[in-house]
Amino acid sequence: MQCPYFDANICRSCTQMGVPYTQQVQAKDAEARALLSPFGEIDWLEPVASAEEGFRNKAKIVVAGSVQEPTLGIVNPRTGIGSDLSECGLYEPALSAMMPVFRALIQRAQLTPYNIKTQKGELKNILVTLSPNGASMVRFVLRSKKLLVPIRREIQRLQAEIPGLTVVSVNLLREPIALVEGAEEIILTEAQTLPMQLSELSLHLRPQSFFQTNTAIADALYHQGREWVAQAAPRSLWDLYCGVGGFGLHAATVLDGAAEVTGIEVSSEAIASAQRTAGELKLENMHFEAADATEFALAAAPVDYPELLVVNPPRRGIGEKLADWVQTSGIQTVIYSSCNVRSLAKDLECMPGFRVAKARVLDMFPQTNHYEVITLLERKK
Ligand SMILES: C[S@@+](CC[C@H](N)C(=O)[O-])C[C@H]1O[C@@H](n2cnc3c(N)ncnc32)[C@H](O)[C@@H]1O
Repeated sequence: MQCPYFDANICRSCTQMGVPYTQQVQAKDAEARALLSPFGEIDWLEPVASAEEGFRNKAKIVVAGSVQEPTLGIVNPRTGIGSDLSECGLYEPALSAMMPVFRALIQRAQLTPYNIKTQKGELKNILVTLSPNGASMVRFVLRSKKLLVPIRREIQRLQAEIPGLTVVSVNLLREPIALVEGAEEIILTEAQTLPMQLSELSLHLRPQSFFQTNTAIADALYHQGREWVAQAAPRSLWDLYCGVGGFGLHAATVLDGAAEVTGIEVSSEAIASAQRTAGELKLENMHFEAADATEFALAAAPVDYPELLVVNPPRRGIGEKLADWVQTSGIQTVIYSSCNVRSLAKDLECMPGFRVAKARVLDMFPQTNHYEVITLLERKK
């Protein structure tokens, strides 16, 4: 793939830009094999490749410049000058098609871009998520409520210009800090949740809930997890760091109510999303709770420990405390899905009672050196 922003040195996020895609996948697979080789005689499954462009289901757009000439992309933290990346080739085509609509909206409704140097202006970011069925969620991150009314007035027109626009919200990030979003969310549409239509399930996604970046690869990931869960046929399962419940809900459908499934996640909005999906699917033995994963595990009574544990932590991994708990818990089977093979390897060092039986690389992030690796851990005999 070729990218004019990369070639012109405007954006260098895609560190593998220009490297042939098959070579990228091979390199990721080789790296994962090398870093996980100390942890068992691993049965490596074929890596899952992605579309090499047009795969991103979300855009985190930093708005800068002026009302007349806004930039939709990134901002230089030193100078406060924005660079427009609205034609980024990683976006799904329907996301790219929204960019002129946002530009025209900013101009028409006078949504003054925030300037990080002068700390003046209102509109900081626009966060967009797209479902495969064309539904979308658009969130405007603002410094204050000043633009709430002008944005509310524009919703009908926006929904006419963006077919499938389901959820619109305003997020308040009052502090002058380099975060993507703040804690306060005001949903402006009747719909509060975006249905993310996957091949088997439709997962609900409320604002402030994490969803994987690449929907096709997320779908493949949940299928892989579900296959291993079906083979293990546990009577109980925990999905720690469950987000909106992708692993746990797929597992529950294959276990067909025969197992108690518990999902734990720190974001209460993600938990509300997961509960809604479980309710729609009428999954009775499914329980979701907003909690810190490590605190939840350490506070549980041994009689409640699950037969199978799924963990899918952020880049930092599960950390020593939770890894030590898994090591001594007596749990026999763990599915550990990681977006950072290095923190996975570090966690595995704290779990010497386990071997990696199977593993698979899934290329969630083409054009970068990041990827997802899912592993099946079995307790050594
Ligand atoms: C890589 S995402 C995975 C989410 C989910 N498994 C999925 O497939 O979409 C990691 C999740 O961990 C959550 N998280 C971060 N720190 C946490 C903690 N200390 N305890 C529980 N969940 C946490 C994040 O909010 C995020 O939803």
